[in-house]
Amino acid sequence: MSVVYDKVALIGLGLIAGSISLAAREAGVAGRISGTSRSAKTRAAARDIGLVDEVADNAAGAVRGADLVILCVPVGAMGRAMAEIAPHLKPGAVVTDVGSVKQEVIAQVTPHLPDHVHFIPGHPLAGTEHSGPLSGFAELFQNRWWLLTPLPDCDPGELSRLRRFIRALGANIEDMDPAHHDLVLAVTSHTPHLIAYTMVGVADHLKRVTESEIIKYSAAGFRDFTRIAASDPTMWRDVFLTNKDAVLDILGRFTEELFVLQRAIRMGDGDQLHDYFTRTRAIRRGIIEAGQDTSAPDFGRSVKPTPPRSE
Ligand SMILES: NC(=O)c1ccc[n+]([C@@H]2O[C@H](COP(=O)([O-])OP(=O)(O)OC[C@H]3O[C@@H](n4cnc5c(N)ncnc54)[C@H](O)[C@@H]3O)[C@@H](O)[C@H]2O)c1
Ligand SMILES: O=C(O)C(=O)C[C@]1(C(=O)O)C=C[C@@H](O)C=C1
Repeated sequence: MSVVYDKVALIGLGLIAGSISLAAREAGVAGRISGTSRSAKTRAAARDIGLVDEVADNAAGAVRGADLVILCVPVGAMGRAMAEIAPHLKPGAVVTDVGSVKQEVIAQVTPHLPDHVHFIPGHPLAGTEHSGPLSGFAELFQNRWWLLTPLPDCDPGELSRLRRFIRALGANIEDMDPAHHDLVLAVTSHTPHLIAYTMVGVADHLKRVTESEIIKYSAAGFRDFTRIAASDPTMWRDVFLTNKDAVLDILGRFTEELFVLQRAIRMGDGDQLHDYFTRTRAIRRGIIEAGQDTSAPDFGRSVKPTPPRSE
């Protein structure tokens, strides 16, 4: 593949930035990749493993002369990151982001955008419970969705160039309205994470009664919850604080369904439970038939040791 951007700058050097760098390098779509992170320890770790071509000590140094800048920090830090890089951006540069929530990122970033810069918000639907510069891997985006939520005044030429870059990382691209994105992700990602956090929290409370049995006898279902509940606390705090309305809406619907099932169990209504589980099984089968399941066998995780948190 030929170079799409001569210089790409990554702001934040964690799981997503690291995976973008490794995938872009493999695909040969970036002439040069620079990056920076606010913590010296993260920058040193990224330097040690050669995660990018150049680790800059600050955002200004990283974005100097960059044609594409990708904001890879937690959602709540996007506005500050944009304000920091704004005065140093090359005229005509494209800025995108990978934040898990879109309306709030757009609200935070756009006030700081210089007139001569294109902003195209985005979100790769790919990740793991790991974080930090040692957790990235080049295959992360293979056959995964990467949603773009272009703004009304988006330059079509810059949009198709960004698409070319993202496709080269292995992802499939779809455009979406930002509000719709936030609602869809509240159902498919944010609320499920909250449920996993809660379930593991319940087990944690119970362990005073059961001592270590919960860990010792943890069955596959609970282990899956613990993987999700091991996800980065800063990232997920920001997701819930910034996609509040959609998550509260879905959580309300979830609670109603839970009461329905609770009642069916109390009343011994086996038919209702059986019908319900039959419908949910069909959803899982639909996902597999659509070729969307990359979780089995433990895609990308079995080959990676659990990396330490960098900060
Ligand atoms: N992890 C996932 O599964 C996943 C998937 C898709 C999108 N995302 C989104 O990608 C972004 C990055 O996530 P990640 O998983 O790579 O996280 P990460 O924790 O691995 O990396 C985050 C990086 O941002 C830096 N950082 C943290 N707090 C900061 C702050 N307040 N100001 C400036 N820099 C800060 C860290 O030093 C680190 O370099 C987030 O917006 C997240 O919502 C994550
Ligand atoms: O596989 C995981 O560990 C993830 O949680 C990844 C996941 C998801 O919910 O699917 C998490 C957050 C994102 O914004 C995108 C992807």
